Formats: sequence, C-alpha cells, structure tokens
Amino acid sequence: MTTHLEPVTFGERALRIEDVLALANRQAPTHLQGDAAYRQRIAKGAQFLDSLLDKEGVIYGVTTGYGDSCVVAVPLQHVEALPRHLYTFHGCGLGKLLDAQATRAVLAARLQSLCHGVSGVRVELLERLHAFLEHDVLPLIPEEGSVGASGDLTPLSYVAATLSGEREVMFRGERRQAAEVHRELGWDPLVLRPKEALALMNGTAVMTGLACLAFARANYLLQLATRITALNVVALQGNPEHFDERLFAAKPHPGQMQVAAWLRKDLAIDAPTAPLHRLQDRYSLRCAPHVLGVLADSLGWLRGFIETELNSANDNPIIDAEEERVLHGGHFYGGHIAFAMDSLKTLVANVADLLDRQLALLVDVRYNHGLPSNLSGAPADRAMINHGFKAVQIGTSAWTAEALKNTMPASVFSRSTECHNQDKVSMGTIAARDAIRVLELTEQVAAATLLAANQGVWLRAQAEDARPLPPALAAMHEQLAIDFPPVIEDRALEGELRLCLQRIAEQHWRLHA
Ligand SMILES: N[C@@H](Cc1ccc(O)cc1)C(=O)O
Repeated sequence: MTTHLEPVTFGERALRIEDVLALANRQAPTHLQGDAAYRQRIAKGAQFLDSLLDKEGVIYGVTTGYGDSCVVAVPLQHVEALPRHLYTFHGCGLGKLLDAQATRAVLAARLQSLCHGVSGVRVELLERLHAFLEHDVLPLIPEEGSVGASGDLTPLSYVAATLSGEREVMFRGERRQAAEVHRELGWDPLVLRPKEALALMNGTAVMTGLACLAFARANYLLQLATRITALNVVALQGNPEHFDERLFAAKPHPGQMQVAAWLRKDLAIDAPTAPLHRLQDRYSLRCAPHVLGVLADSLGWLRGFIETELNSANDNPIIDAEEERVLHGGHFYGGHIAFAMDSLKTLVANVADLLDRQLALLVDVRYNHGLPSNLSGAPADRAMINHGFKAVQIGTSAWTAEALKNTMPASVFSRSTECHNQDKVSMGTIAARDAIRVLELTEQVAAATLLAANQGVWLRAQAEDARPLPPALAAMHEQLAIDFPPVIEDRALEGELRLCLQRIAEQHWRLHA
C-alpha cells in the first residue's frame, strides 16, 4: 500500500469522495473511531435491540420476516437463524464480479453508513468490516440483481456472507473460500446478531461506492477534455477569442466560466487575438465551455448528493437507542444516487460527443485548415499508402455511439417487485453501473482524441513559420512525447491507446486543479 495520504477515519466525522477513492486505490491507511464514548454509543444500539428482544417486542426484520413478509411473526427460538437466511436466500447475484477497487469502495460506503450509529449493530461488526478493508479481504460480489431500493440487498449479501465465513473472497491476489481466509488470519467468522444481516444489506452501499468512483473519474475527465480542447484549438488554428473573459462574464455560469478560464490559461491568452481562419469556429470548439461547463457546474450538486448518501444511515429500521425507539422507514431507497448517476452518464456522454466532433474536424482536410489527411505524418511520396488516424477515428465513432446509447435513464424503469412491497424502486445501481460504463467509453474517446490532438500539434510545429506553444501545452506536449511518438508511418495504435487509458486512470497529468 502506498500511504501518501492522510489516514481515513470511519466514525462520526463525514467522509469525502476523495477518502473513498484513496481507500479504493489502497493509498491511505484507515482507522475506526475508537474513543470510549463512541464505542459505548454503538454498543448501546445493539444492547437496546437485545433488551427489546427480551421483552419480545415486534421488531421488523428481527422478529418478523423480511419485506412483504413483515406480517409473518418469527418466534423467539428462530430469531437467531433469521440473519443467515437473509444473506443465504439473497445469494443469487449474477453478472460480472465487481473489481477490487469497486469492492473496496462498497465496503467503505457500508462501513461509514453503519458508523452513523443508528443501525443497531455491535462494535465487533464494525471492527470486522474495517478489518476486511484493512487486510484487503474482498468479498466476490456479482454486480447484477439489485433494484436499488430495498438497498443493494443481493450484492451486499456477499458482504454479510463473507463476514460470516461463507462464500468466496479475493485475498492476496487469489480467489479463496472466506472460511479459509478467516482461519489464516486467526479470525472467528462473525455469527450475525438478529438485526445485523439486515443492517449490512438493507442500504445503498454498492451504488454509492460506485458513484464515488464515477465522480472522481468524471472530475478528471472534465479537466482532460478541457486540455484536449486547448490542444485542438492550436492544432486546428481556431479562434481563441471564443474564450474571452468578458464574453463569459456576460453568461456567468461558474463552471462554464471556469472551463473558459482554463482554456485561456492553456492557450496563454490575455489580450484579444485576430482569427487566423474563421471568424467563428464550429461549435465543438466555440461552445466547448458551454458543453463542458454543464458538467463542471453539476459537480457541486453531484458531490452533495453522493456525500450526503455516503454519510447517511441508509438502512431500515433505524435504531434510536437514545430515545429507545425503532423507526421504520425507507432509507434504503437510492433515489438521489440514481438521479445523480443518470445525470452524470448524460453529462459524460456529452463530453464523448464533443471530443468525437473535434476529432472529426482534425482528420478531415475540408475542416482542418491545412493539416494532412487523417493526420498522417508520412512524407509526400508515401502519403498515398498511409492512413494515420483513420481507424482511430472510426473506433472513436463507435465508442461515442455506445456511450450515447447508454444514457437511457435507469430510474424511470422502476418495477414493482417483491409481491408489491417494493412497488417503487430506484434502479440506482444500474444507473451507477451505466455511469461507469459511459466513463470507460468516454475515456477511450479522450485517449484517442488526446493522441490525435497531440499529433496535430506536432504537425503544426513542423511548419517553417510555426509559433511556439504556450507553456502549459508545451509541457503537456513534451510529456506526451515520452510515451507517444508522432505517427509518421502507419502503426497499430492499440498499445498506445491502452497506455493512454492507463495514464488517465492513474490521473497521470496534473491538469487544471
Ligand atoms: N428493504 C426491506 C427489507 C427486505 C429485505 C429482504 C428482502 O428480500 C426484502 C425486503 C425493508 O426494510 O422493508
């Protein structure tokens, strides 16, 4: 683990998206709040539940069946068996497994929710869940099967089961039986108390963990797309006046102004400039701040939705040990994350579309103001057999189309399920998975357009009357040159595109932040 970040503490203090990201990437150590007052507060919830049980009160999910079956009374002699049944019958997830990064984000989101202290779980459960994160014991969680409103019940059943020493985990790079890993670590598997399986499963941790990761990717992509746009303004010899400060003061959406300011800085514009070619560039250049600005302006409310959910008790019922009340509600409903992720995927797909349009200008001699066809750097006598970025542009069209196709909102596909108990659900986990997929595709588009823009900038620099690049772009161009030499003779670019994707994933370039 690289530990260059501050430790992340689970407990009463709110976490930020960046904390979850650091944990998901194993870049920060973690702590569980351990002061006596806090531990007592947690313990009190579990004790209060036990005392209710002694009095044989009716507690949903403890002395009743689950969901629609809440009208079924469970006699005391069966109460202890109920948690195991809950995670067992939910062991029906399908689809691909969440990757290690996503799984850590999910564990972090569930732990933080339980740390709110109103879920009625024991300190021991918080400690073991924390130990899973600390020792990187990662439940294998199939990503499909949640409607995102009775919480992420089915995927989270894999967390409950593995904490109990059942099913499988990834540990030190190997797929292992959870029981075996418990033994190896000298741990006794948890025997979940009556409310504990429900508390682990009845919440939004899968969609929220994924949302944290998606947010961080989108945030970087915004800056990268701005940088790519600046490179393309140079490559296409566009009109930088489109990003004028006074122009943007007249329509002052803050994020849009920010993107325009980044472009001015990248292009080193501090005074009005005369256009070289067209007075008004095509929209994919001229309106770049207006497209990217919508994403920039949305990050604030998206962060608000995601972090409020992350730091909430998204569980049912809520155990208020202070007032000695059991509060029945629907906090497992992931409507905020669903809307945030449905929105994010549309915002991000628009970035793909913007960059795809810029690439269409770059490769086409009718629009690129003198660059070679398909940006090929081949000399004139070999130009006829060289095709440069032609196939990369075709690929980009495909990735963009797929990203745009995935923007269908998930939240409007609510289905009444579970004998009509869950008759309105969020589909937030589907929305979050879509958002991740749209991000993957859009990063591919960004990788392709970055390499092409960089090639365009290189081609311009070959001209006799070439102007020096502004400092920020010169630095980027130099850095890119290390990994991505100019395309002179045709070559297969898959390897370089994949390397570029890796660079994007590791947020390799310091951009505008
Ligand atoms: N989310 C439901 C609980 C539930 C649990 C498991 C189920 O299979 C169904 C419903 C509630 O709190 O009301």
